[in-house]
Amino acid sequence: MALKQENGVVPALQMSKLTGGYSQRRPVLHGVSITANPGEMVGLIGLNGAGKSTAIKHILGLMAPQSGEVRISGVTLEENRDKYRSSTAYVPEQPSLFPNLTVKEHLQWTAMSYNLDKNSAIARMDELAVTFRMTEALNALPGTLSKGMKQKVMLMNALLVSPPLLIIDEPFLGLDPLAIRGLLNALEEVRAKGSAILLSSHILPALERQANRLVVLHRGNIIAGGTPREVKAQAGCTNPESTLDDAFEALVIAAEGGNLGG
Ligand SMILES: Nc1ncnc2c1ncn2[C@@H]1O[C@H](COP(=O)(O)OP(=O)(O)OP(=O)(O)O)[C@@H](O)[C@H]1O
Repeated sequence: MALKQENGVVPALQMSKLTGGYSQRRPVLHGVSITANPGEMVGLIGLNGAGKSTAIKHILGLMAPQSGEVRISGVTLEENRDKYRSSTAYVPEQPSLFPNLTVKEHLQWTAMSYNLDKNSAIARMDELAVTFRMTEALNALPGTLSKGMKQKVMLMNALLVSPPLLIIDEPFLGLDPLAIRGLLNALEEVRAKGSAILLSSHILPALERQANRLVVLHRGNIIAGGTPREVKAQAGCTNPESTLDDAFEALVIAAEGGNLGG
């Protein structure tokens, strides 16, 4: 069964009232709902320990909810495991690559695993190599790459697939300024082609510029959500000069009852 919204669009991601975590007695997430529609970038923000990675683990089907559910492209993992899994690509914060495969072989492996058309995959690989200035590194093994270059390989693999839902955990750390710009352009491109992107990051100015909607998590609860402008309004930041950083701080202070003691 595919869940449809009123306008007939099936959300790429629909997490509904999800409660879950690492122990039954003390759930990390409390009734969290997150929707990402095709062509939409949703920014997931929150302090360290707010529950962002835990939410992502639930979306990836690595953890089972205590209540609520996650649908990807309209199906739960139980309903259609293949569709659920093939509709998602995930880029973790820490790159994990096969030590004996070159950059190009990683991309070829991904293209094969996702059954991508060979010719368009080759063209896309070349484009991505240019975007991330990795053309000269295509034949390199991961052991010879810098941290940022490894991260680029992970991103290139996910962007090669451009599935309905792209989940990216803190992509900006370790990338040089040109790579950040290249990544944002590449994300904009896949978004425009209809993929939904869930991007978890502490780099709020990038999300403020790029995300269509934001979800602010605090202690496993959603304390604000909507467009960057709406989130600022919810935080009471009415000054046009206010940034998302200002709004985030105000929201967290309010959620902590005015005290950010730690
Ligand atoms: N494997 C685990 N077992 C038990 N508790 C965990 C585990 N991983 C995380 N937690 C707890 O779950 C809560 C949420 O952690 P989570 O990693 O989801 O936060 P986060 O928002 O991703 O933080 P960060 O910004 O630091 O990555 C924290 O209280 C954390 O201690």
